[in-house]
Amino acid sequence: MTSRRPDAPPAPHGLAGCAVRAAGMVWRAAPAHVLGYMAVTLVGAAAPVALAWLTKAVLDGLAHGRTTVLLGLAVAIAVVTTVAAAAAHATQYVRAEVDRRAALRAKDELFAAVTRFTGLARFESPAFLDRLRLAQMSAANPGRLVDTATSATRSAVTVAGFVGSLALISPVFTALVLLSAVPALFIELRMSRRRVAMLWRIGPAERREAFYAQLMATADAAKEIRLFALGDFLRLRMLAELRTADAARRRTDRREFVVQASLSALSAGVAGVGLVWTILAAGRGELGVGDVAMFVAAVTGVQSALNIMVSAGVMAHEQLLTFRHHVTIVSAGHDLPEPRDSRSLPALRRGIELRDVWFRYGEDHPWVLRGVDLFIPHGCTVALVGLNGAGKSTLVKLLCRFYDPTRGAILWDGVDIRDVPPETLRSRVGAVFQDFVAYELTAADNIAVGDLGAAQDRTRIERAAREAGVHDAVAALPRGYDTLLSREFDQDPEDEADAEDSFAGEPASEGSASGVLLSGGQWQRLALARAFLRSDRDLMILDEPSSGLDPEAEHEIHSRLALLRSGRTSVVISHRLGAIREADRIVVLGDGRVTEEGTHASLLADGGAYARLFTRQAAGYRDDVAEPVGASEAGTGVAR
Ligand SMILES: Nc1ncnc2c1ncn2[C@@H]1O[C@H](COP(=O)(O)OP(=O)(O)OP(=O)(O)O)[C@@H](O)[C@H]1O
Repeated sequence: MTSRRPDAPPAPHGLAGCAVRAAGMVWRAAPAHVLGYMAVTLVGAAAPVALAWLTKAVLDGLAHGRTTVLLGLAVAIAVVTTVAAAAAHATQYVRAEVDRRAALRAKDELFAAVTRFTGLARFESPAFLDRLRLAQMSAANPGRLVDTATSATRSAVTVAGFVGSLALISPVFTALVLLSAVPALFIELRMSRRRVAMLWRIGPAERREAFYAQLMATADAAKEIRLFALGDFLRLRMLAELRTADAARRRTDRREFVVQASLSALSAGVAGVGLVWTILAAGRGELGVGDVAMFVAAVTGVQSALNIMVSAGVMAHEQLLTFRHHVTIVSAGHDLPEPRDSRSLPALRRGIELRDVWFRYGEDHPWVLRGVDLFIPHGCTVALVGLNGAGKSTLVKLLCRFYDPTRGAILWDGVDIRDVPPETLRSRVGAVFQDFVAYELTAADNIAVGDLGAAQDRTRIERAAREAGVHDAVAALPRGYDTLLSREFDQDPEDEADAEDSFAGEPASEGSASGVLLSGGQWQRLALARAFLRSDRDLMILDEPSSGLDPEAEHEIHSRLALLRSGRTSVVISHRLGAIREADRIVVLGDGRVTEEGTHASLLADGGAYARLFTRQAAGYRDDVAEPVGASEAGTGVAR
C-alpha cells in the first residue's frame, strides 16, 4: 500500500569516508580480536593453496615412483587439513566477538547522537525515522564490514596463490579467468545500489508493519483491540504492508537471480573450455597427471575465490551504503540553531516575555500561533485557557525550546532563549506534560526521572511522593518504592531467565509477571511527584496536571500545587476552570492569539469567552447539585 517514494535524500558522506569511519570504529571496539581475526583468516586462505601443491607433489611422486617423499607429504597434508579446520572454527568465534563489540560501539554512538538532538522536529519526520531504522540495522552488525573485508582479503590470497600456479600451465587461460570476473563485479555493484535503494523505498511499509505488529502485542492497545474487535483489521493491514515490502524484495531477488545465474553460467563455460583444453593437452603428453589435478584445483579455487571476492565487495558496498545512514545521523549537526553567544541564563527576576510569537509545525502546516504577545511575570501563576487545539501545549513546548518560534522571540529576563544552550534553559524548568510518560521502571525510578540526582536519595523521593499524595499507594505496593510498574517485564531479571528455562520444558505460567500497574490517577500523581522533585526551578509548567484525578484529589493537589507555586513562576493549563481561578493572570488563547487576559473576577466581569466557558462549566455542576438546603451563593457549586 506504499506509494512509490523517491530514493533516499543524498547523504553528505562519501563511501570512502564511511569505510574509513567504519574501519576505525571496529578497530577501536576490538583491536586484539580484529588482529586475531585477520591472522586466522590468512591461515584459512593459505591452506587450500598449500593443499593443492601438496596433492600435486603426491600425484607426481606416485607417477614417477618417488615413494620416499610420500610419507612426509601425507603428514604435511594431515597437518594442513587439521590447521585449516581449526582456523575455520577460530574464525567463526573471533568474528562473532568482533561483531558483538563493534555492534555495542555502533549502538552507543548512534543513540548518543540521537539523545543529543535537542528539539522534537526530527522525531516527527518520517524521512529521519526511516534513516534511523536503517542506521539501527547497520549498527546491529558493523563487524560484518570487517567480515567482508577479511573474506575479500582471504580470497585475494587464494586467488594470488592459484593464479601463480595456473599461469605456469596457461597464461592465456589465466587472463581469461580473471577477466571473466570483471563484468560480474560491475554488474553486482549496480545490483547492490538497487538493493539499498529498494530498502529505502520499503522503509515506510516496514515501519508501518512493525507498528501494527507492536500494537497487537502490547498491553496498552489490548483493551481497545478486543472491545472493538480490531484484531483482524490490524493483522490484515500488517500483512498488506508485509506483502508490499515482500513484493519489492521479490522483484529485486528475481532480478539478482537471473543476473547471477547468467554470471555463473559464464564462469562454468570458461572452466569447461579450460578443462577440455587441459585434458586434450594431457592426452598429447604436454601436461602430466599432477598438472591436470593442479589445473582443476586452480580453476575451481580461482573462480570460487573470485566469486567470494566479488560478493564480498558487493556486500561491503551494500553495507557501506546502509552504514552511511549511521554516519549521517552520528555527524548530523544540531537540530535547533546553536546559541549565538552561549551565554549563561540568569535566575529569573523579571519574567518571561513572548514577543509577537508565530509558530507552525512545518511549512505546509497551518499556523498554530499567530502573533502571541504575553508576559509571564516572575513569581506569578499564569493560566492558559482555550478550546481544544488553541495552541496551549504548543506554547509551553516553545517555552521549553523543543521548537523555535517561526517568527518572534521568547525572552527570559530580556535574554532570547535561543541564545542559551537548551540544556541550561531546561535545567531551570520543571514540568508535568499532558502526555507524561509512564516508564516501565520501579516506582522510585519513575519519580527520580524528574531529577536523576535524586535517584539514590530515597528521602527526597519519598518527600516528593508525599507532596503529590501518592506515598501511601506506593508504600502499599508489594515491594514499596522498589516495585516495578510494569506487566511487561519481570521484577527480577532472574525470573525472566527462569521463565525462559521453564519455557524450554513446560510452558512458563503466563500472566505471572511480578510487577504491578497503577491507576490513571496514581500515575498522574507520580508525574506530579517528578515536578515536586524539581520544585526549586525557576519556571514550573503544569499542562493538565489534574485531569485524571478524582474531585477530592484534584482539590487537594491544587492546594499543594498552589503552595508549590507560591512565589514561583508557573504556567498552568487546565480545562477545569475552577482549578485555575486563583491564578494571578488568566490568558485566553483563540485563533492563535491572546484574546483575553485578566484575573478570574475581571474576565467574568468582561463577559467574554472566559466568562462564557466558566459559566457553562459551572452550570453543569450546579444542575447536578440537587438544590442543597441553604444553597444561596451562585458560585459555591463550581468545582474548585
Ligand atoms: N507535533 C505536532 N505536529 C503537527 N501539528 C501539531 C503537533 N502538535 C500539535 N499540533 C497541532 O497544533 C494545534 C494546537 O495543538 P495544541 O496541542 O497546542 O493544542 P491545545 O490548545 O493544547 O489543545 P488541547 O486543549 O486539546 O490539549 C492543533 O491543531 C494540533 O493539531
